[in-house]
Amino acid sequence: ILRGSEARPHLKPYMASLQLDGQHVCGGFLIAPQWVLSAAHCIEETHGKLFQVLLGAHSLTEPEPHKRLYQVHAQFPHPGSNIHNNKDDLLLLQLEEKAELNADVRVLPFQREDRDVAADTVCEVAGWGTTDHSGSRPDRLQQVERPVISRDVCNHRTRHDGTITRNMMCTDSRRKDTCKGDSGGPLVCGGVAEGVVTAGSRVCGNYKKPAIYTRIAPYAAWIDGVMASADA
Ligand SMILES: O=C(O)c1[nH]c2ccc(F)cc2c1NC(=O)[C@H]1C[C@@H]1c1ccccc1
Repeated sequence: ILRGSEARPHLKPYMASLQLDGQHVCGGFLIAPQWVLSAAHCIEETHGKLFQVLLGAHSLTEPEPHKRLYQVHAQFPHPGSNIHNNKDDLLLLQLEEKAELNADVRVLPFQREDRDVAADTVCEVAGWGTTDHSGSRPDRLQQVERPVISRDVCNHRTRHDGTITRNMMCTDSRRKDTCKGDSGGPLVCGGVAEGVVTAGSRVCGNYKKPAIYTRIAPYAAWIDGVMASADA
């Protein structure tokens, strides 16, 4: 998160840190007791290793009352996701057991109604991603508020030049922005997850390259299908 602020500890109890060998790789969030939603690109360099999922954390290193690292039982990247673009950039992670829910570990509802969030709506996004242009990595969760920009503006020739599909949305990236390591985290508008930070490599903090999110509503059926099938 560029030019944001430290989040109030444990006030975003749905936030997850996807880790490999104890290192934060991407964000994610709890959508059901045994399921975390993140971005498919994040598994590109795992070389077949499964993530571990840290829940209940504010600091990545300090001991905290409800902090717990969960093993992942199975990972489900969306079948349409690929390394060449941001399409269908979603990843479902089934935890090896239901997360113990408490004040610091809670599920975040996601939008199921497939309708665009109005431009200028101010949403918030949080993560343990880079906080400056030298790639500093924060120990504690950061957050920032960003206004939604319309798909037409985001698709302008000088911005993302027509690559933003109806399954994506954008927020203004002038100065304050998401950045590497924030991918997979939720864009929260009015207390509901509307989008997932895409994990394709992207310049941060440049107003000409707005932040891109995968809209969740168009994928509600896929999400429900995977959760239903994997339990059975
Ligand atoms: O965050 C992303 O957009 C992104 N997209 C990816 C694609 C492949 C992939 F193997 C990883 C990523 C990845 N995350 C990262 O590189 C994380 C490691 C870097 C990081 C930055 C700040 C704080 C902690 C860790």
